[in-house]
Amino acid sequence: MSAGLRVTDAVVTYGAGERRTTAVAGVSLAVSPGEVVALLGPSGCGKSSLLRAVAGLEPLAAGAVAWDDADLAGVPVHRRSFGLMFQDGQLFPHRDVAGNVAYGLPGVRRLPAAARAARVDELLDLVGLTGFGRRAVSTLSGGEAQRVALARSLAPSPRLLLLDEPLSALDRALRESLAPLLRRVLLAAGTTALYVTHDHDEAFTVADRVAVMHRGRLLQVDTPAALWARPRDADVAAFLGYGVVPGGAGRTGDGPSAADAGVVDASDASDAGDDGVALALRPGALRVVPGDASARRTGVVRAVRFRRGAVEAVLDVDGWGEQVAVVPAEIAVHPGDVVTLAVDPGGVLRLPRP
Ligand SMILES: Nc1ncnc2c1ncn2[C@@H]1O[C@H](COP(=O)(O)OP(=O)(O)OP(=O)(O)O)[C@@H](O)[C@H]1O
Repeated sequence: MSAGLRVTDAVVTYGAGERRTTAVAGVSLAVSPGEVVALLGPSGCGKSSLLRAVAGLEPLAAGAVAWDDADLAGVPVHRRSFGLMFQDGQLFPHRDVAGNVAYGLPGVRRLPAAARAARVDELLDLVGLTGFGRRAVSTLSGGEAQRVALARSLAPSPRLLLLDEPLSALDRALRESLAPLLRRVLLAAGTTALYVTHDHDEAFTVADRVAVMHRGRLLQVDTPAALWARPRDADVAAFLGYGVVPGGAGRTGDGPSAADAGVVDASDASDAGDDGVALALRPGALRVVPGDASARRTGVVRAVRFRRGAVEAVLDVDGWGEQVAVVPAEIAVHPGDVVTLAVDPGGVLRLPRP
């Protein structure tokens, strides 16, 4: 049984002396055979640097990358049997679709034409492009081109596939339809994969586990469900899209408490004010409600926006800072309005502040 990928205390730096930047600051991560792990983090957090170090494209300043417990130090890129797929699939324009996919096949020149064609067809079926073999790549849509790139990178059956933002050049609708397809394809091919993205939805759709990266370090590695249910701390929660209430949210005389808003019971509220504890509001947990603004938690509307068919208000909530609330269709809100708020108690977590 293969042990898969094991990254131990990896450090990647660029430059030297005063110009030295540490892009990866000591990361340890394991990817089991057949597992898809997403590296999720904001731009510049070091995701690509880590991926490139695993590929062998970037040297490690410290730490190790191993496959099946064999250290890969000194093993060049082309001898790692890893596949790579980038944002721009970089198809060969002078080859047709089948020619591009066949390029990835091992020993392609020695393969009988029929066997080669059968394998190419199989790979095109896998990515949902049956019958596309003779198409010129210049006639493909962006999404089709990336699916061809995926088929090409799967052709040699790499023991690990490294994907660096493979969907980020595509529009949102395409990303949303291709992410589940990518997952199905990776699962069907039994591919072990490390998948770099800055898009939460994509990471949660594609991966078995998500590694949240920030400033060169991994903050939390967990299944999508566990990550959502229990972010490790307020930083991870904020990155996932929770509305984090600044410190002191429940302290007496230190701004409004959680209980004020009917969020949680009094015991929860007192904890929320303890040192080192923050409140995290799950998206959708805060709602604008009709009612007497003098009696309940209120917020001043700063902006109104539409997101996926729902109206949201960006609010300045006294003592809670900027928060986002869902606005029901029957309530009209405008910038400057003072609105009454209710919070779904099930959507509130108390988390340590890092
Ligand atoms: N070749 C390089 N030379 C110097 N600094 C670099 C180099 N490549 C990356 N960096 C720096 O290392 C840090 C991490 O970059 P990296 O590309 O790994 O982040 P990322 O999370 O993949 O970001 P993005 O999503 O924007 O690609 C950044 O501060 C970046 O400026």
